[in-house]
Amino acid sequence: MNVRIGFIGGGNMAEAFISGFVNGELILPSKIHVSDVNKERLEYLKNTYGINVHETNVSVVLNSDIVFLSVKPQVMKAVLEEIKEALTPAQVVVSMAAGYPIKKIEETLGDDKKIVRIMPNILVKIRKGVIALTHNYRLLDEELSTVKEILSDCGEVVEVEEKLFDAVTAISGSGPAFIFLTIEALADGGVKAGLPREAALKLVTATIVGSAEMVRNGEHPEVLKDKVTSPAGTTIAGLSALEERGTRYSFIKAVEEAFKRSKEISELIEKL
Ligand SMILES: NC(=O)C1=CN([C@@H]2O[C@H](COP(=O)(O)OP(=O)(O)OC[C@H]3O[C@@H](n4cnc5c(N)ncnc54)[C@H](OP(=O)(O)O)[C@@H]3O)[C@@H](O)[C@H]2O)C=CC1
Ligand SMILES: O=C(O)[C@@H]1CCC=N1
Repeated sequence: MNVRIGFIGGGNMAEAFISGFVNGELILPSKIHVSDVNKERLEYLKNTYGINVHETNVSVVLNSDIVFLSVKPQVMKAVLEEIKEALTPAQVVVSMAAGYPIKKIEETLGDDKKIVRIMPNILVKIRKGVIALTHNYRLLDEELSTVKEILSDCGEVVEVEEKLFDAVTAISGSGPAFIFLTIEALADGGVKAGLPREAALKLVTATIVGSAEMVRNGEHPEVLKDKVTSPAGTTIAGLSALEERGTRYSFIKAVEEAFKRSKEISELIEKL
């Protein structure tokens, strides 16, 4: 695809997308541009992925058709100020900053700019991400299709109203961290029961992937759980321990707290 992609901020999420694109089917490394304040980081990205690196954010804007903003929310305002003169209304800006609303981006860049807001997750690195998307009314249908097609190379794209972004952030944005913690904890249990760490991790990971696949195929998790749980067996012993310790509520609370924090960040940004 003959589209140049830029990333402003070359941290964890930018790298995840770059890896997804470089291993994907649409974008050549020579079409990817990235800037970061850290020169060592740029060297690393250039050497690892064979992409173009730039020491200024403006230089990325001048070399891109679609500009991803992949800096932390608290850095966004300064970055938007820095690039606004270089941006043209023909370019598409894609922001992934948690809690940063489109109207705040328009406030700095002007409402003639084409703006897409996404909430991706780190799984884009292996092209299995979930990417929630919304946009302002400046995008033409074909531009929106192009953005969606490109993002689809890194995972599943779901169009979501902007008011639901805090909830999406709590579930699929932060979600991988909740699952990584769960994998680690279950593997610890395996090690405690005598398994070598590597074997425990392998067993847990395969179990989680397969379980997710069964639910994805349309079976209800509760029904599946009951099929595993024999009367007076091992599973009910483990499930009772989880219920006794409030594990189910802990997960609900984790999502609720992540949701609240995302709203707090949005409110702080509204006041800027
Ligand atoms: N990590 C995740 O799983 C997800 C993150 N997001 C969002 O993605 C965005 C990026 O997050 P993440 O990649 O984790 O953050 P990182 O801190 O890993 O990446 C941000 C990068 O931008 C660099 N940077 C800081 N200031 C500037 C600047 N003025 N110009 C250019 N680059 C700069 C940082 O350098 P330095 O570290 O030296 O400051 C860092 O390398 C955030 O807005 C976050 O909300 C959304 C979904 C998931
Ligand atoms: O922790 C965060 O704030 C970001 C947003 C979603 C995942 N990481």
